[in-house]
Amino acid sequence: MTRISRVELTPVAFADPPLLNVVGVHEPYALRTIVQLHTDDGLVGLGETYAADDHLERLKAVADVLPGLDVFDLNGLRRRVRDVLTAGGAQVGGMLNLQDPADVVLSPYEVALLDIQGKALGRPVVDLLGGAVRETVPFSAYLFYKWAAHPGGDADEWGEALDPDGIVRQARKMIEEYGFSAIKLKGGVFPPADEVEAVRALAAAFPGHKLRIDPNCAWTVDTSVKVSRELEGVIEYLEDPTPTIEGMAAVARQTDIPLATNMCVIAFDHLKPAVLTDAVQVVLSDHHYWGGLRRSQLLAGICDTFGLGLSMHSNSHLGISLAAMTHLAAATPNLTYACDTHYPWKTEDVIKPGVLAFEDGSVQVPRGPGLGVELDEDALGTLHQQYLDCGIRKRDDTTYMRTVVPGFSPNTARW
Ligand SMILES: O=C([O-])[C@@H](O)[C@@H](O)[C@H](O)[C@@H](O)C(=O)[O-]
Ligand SMILES: [Mg+2]
Repeated sequence: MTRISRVELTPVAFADPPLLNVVGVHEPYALRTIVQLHTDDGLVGLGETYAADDHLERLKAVADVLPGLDVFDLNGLRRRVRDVLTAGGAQVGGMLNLQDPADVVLSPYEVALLDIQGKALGRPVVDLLGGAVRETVPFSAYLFYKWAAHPGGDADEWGEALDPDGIVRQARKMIEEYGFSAIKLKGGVFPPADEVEAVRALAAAFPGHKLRIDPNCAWTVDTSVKVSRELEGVIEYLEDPTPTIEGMAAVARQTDIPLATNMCVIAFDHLKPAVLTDAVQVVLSDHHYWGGLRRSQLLAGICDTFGLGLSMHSNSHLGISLAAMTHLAAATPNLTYACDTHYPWKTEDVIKPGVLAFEDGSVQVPRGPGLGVELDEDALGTLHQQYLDCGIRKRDDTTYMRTVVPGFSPNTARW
């Protein structure tokens, strides 16, 4: 029986452009923790998760109780995680996301165990999740308002995007390079009328593309209803226009556009109130905080039962997570929206190149054993040193914004 012998947790920092959002601006580096589970017969499983200090401490606490675990005992993993942690609220994703820390800690270890299982069996993770219902997984172009450079830094390849023309220019570059056929605009940065103008400019420039906008709860209920009526027939869903399940339900009662969320339904106990009030019509899954790949499929089954659409959320991530997201989306029949990904925004990674490529906006499901990606030990060491040197120990878009715009406060429910 193959058992865990050793756990390695490596926090890393990777370069991140000055992407604007409702709570501020991305710092020069985004953080992730790379998980390596070693077995007594020489296999290594990979996982990827957040790297905020409190989360890292929880990961370490669980790492101490994993040696000896049978790599096929996923229920045993969940028991060990819950024995070590208590459920509760925690900020893990940069926005104020109150997720269950146990599910957030469970996820990278579950992904790593599935990677080992696949390597032991000679099968890709998608086969362990029920088999592929699609061989390629579509992703969406994730557009951001952004500065040309971080303060004092060199301009990046994307340049400035602070108006509709800049957003269309960014979209054109990203779609030419990746072939995306769906587009998501990250809003909550400028007054709604400006962001509606940007969405209309995207619709005019890319008439065949599916569009969505996500202001991360920057709007009131009334503004959300007004914008939804203006964008009727233009966008495929409106993501998190306003805070709370109650707020979204109030908007849903007054609009025909599907409402989507990754902010008010982010744990299993949020589903019942959301369904009872018809507050959302699309849930964005995210295995990083729904407890891993299999619990994400549990979420998919619940969404299917209650007629909720299913999409996929992204935070800034690296290739191990892209592989896991691709295997999950390939094996989940009702995950029919193009998935979010921040992947085009990064210039560094910890996996060897050549497996995860975007073609026509989609990623081919890796067919190698397990996740199908290989760790680049040198890159891991370089990005770990970058973590040590950069001094960032949790994501804080707001404080960083205040170094440029003193007195800045988040735009939540501002307009
Ligand atoms: O809410 C979302 O969909 C975002 O993906 C959010 O979780 C990110 O943290 C945010 O958009 C960002 O990357 O700036
Ligand atoms: Mg969102």
